[in-house]
Amino acid sequence: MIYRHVAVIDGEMVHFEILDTAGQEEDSLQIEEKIKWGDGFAVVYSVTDRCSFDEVMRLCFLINHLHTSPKRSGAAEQPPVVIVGNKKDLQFDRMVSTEDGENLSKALKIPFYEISTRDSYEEPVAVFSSLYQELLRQGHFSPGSFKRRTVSKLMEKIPKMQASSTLNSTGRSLSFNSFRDYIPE
Ligand SMILES: Nc1nc2c(ncn2[C@@H]2O[C@H](COP(=O)(O)OP(=O)(O)OP(=O)(O)O)[C@@H](O)[C@H]2O)c(=O)[nH]1
Repeated sequence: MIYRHVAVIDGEMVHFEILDTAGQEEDSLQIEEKIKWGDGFAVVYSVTDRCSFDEVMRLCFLINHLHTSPKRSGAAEQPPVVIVGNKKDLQFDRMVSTEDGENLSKALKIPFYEISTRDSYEEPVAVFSSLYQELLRQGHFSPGSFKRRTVSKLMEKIPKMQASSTLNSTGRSLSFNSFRDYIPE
């Protein structure tokens, strides 16, 4: 599922195209195509699902592998990624502690958020704002550049992705594992 969302960040109108993924039904080729499509990544797990947390490290490594670009100085610039633990409101069903998330964040040097999409609108917004800020910092695009685009990244790349993916029984060809949301430019 792909969502379009417009937000005002620091006075600038920002158009997000967010690929929401799901399930564990996709093969690695499909996942790689989708990772290549994205510019920023929120790797989301549920604090009530240990298996989703266990997938986070693998996905972060895969993103880095497919997106890391050498800077002029020679050092590698990592793509904007955040780790997000969702459903923090479900305290009694928790299987992943906040400390587990923080430790992984420190080990991978990737920002970490714990949120509840049920209880808060602001927390998910903060996740996407931070990814956008990091994209800006890395010079992926200047503020306002989206307005000048005539064809969005979504329109450029999705037909190719759809052609190379097989619709599953629920018709969700654009979904993958606990890795969910993207912010293309
Ligand atoms: N309590 C609580 N429930 C949530 C939260 N976020 C999502 N849910 C619920 O969790 C269920 C799954 O939500 P989805 O957004 O479909 O999650 P998903 O991982 O994309 O699901 P699949 O696509 O089926 O893999 C729904 O019933 C949501 O209402 C949250 O922060 N707190």
